[in-house]
Amino acid sequence: MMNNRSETPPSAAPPAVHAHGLTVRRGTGRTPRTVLDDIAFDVPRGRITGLLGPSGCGKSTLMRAIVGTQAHVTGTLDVLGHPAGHPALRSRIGYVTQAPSVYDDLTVRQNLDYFAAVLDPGRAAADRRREAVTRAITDVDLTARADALAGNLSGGQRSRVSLAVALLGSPELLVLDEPTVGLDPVLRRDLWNLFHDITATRGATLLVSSHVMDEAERCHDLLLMREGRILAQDTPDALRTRTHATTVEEGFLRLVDEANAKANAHADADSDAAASNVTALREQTR
Ligand SMILES: Nc1ncnc2c1ncn2[C@@H]1O[C@H](COP(=O)(O)OP(=O)(O)OP(=O)(O)O)[C@@H](O)[C@H]1O
Repeated sequence: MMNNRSETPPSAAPPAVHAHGLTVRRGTGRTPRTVLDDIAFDVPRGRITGLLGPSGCGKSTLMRAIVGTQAHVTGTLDVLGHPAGHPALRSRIGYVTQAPSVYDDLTVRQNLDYFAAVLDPGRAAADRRREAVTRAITDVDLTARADALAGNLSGGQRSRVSLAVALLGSPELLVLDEPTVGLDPVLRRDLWNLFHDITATRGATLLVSSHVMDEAERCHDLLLMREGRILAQDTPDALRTRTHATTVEEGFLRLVDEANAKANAHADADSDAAASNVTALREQTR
């Protein structure tokens, strides 16, 4: 079984992210949809939390809410001790969206120089920027391709350039939206090894989304989502034990079956109650 989790005990520090009663509505017009429905969870510090669930369940929306780019968010959502979206969080969070945001006509180093200049402008910061750029390129293992045009890199290498951009400024929280999608198994493994190096060496907190359940085995903690709700928050081992499953995927499917059975039981109880209300009304009106 894939597993490169170090047995880091959970930290006693306050969570990097704390959510309670979090609801997000999306869509324009008169009937926006509830995409996240009254959810509560914590993301512990200094660990890798996997945000897993099927396509469309709300992972990207949740990540956008955490980094402060999502509208119509209600409830409590605290990030590194501030409400999500607070200006003090800007330099403390790195965010990588699903589409790599790199300029194809610039080299790897030029891409990083550009973003470093935006983050830390001015002549006086030139040495600091150079160091940060070199460190980020080393961290993502692209030193040998530093002078290659981003447009000539493979998909996995471009993803690593995006990750290097997010690492500039040494963020405490990295939010990575499906960073391994479309990558071959070797590149996926390399990227997960890199995530573990980042938590181990920088003490950063990582929140990584995926709809590939076997990636769950590589995380310290899991948030399993389905249809805008959190189905479970657990470690992979605890989830497998609790659901008597051999893999996280099997455990997830058991939880889905349980949730469906509960929803059906509620629906049956509601229709029984509605039927007896109709009978009672008929009796009264006779
Ligand atoms: N701009 C939008 N307006 C209205 N609804 C949206 C918008 N973007 C996403 N949604 C809806 O919100 C729900 C959650 O989408 P989201 O992108 O957060 O899911 P996801 O789990 O990240 O999916 P994927 O794994 O495919 O990226 C989906 O039902 C989607 O249709």
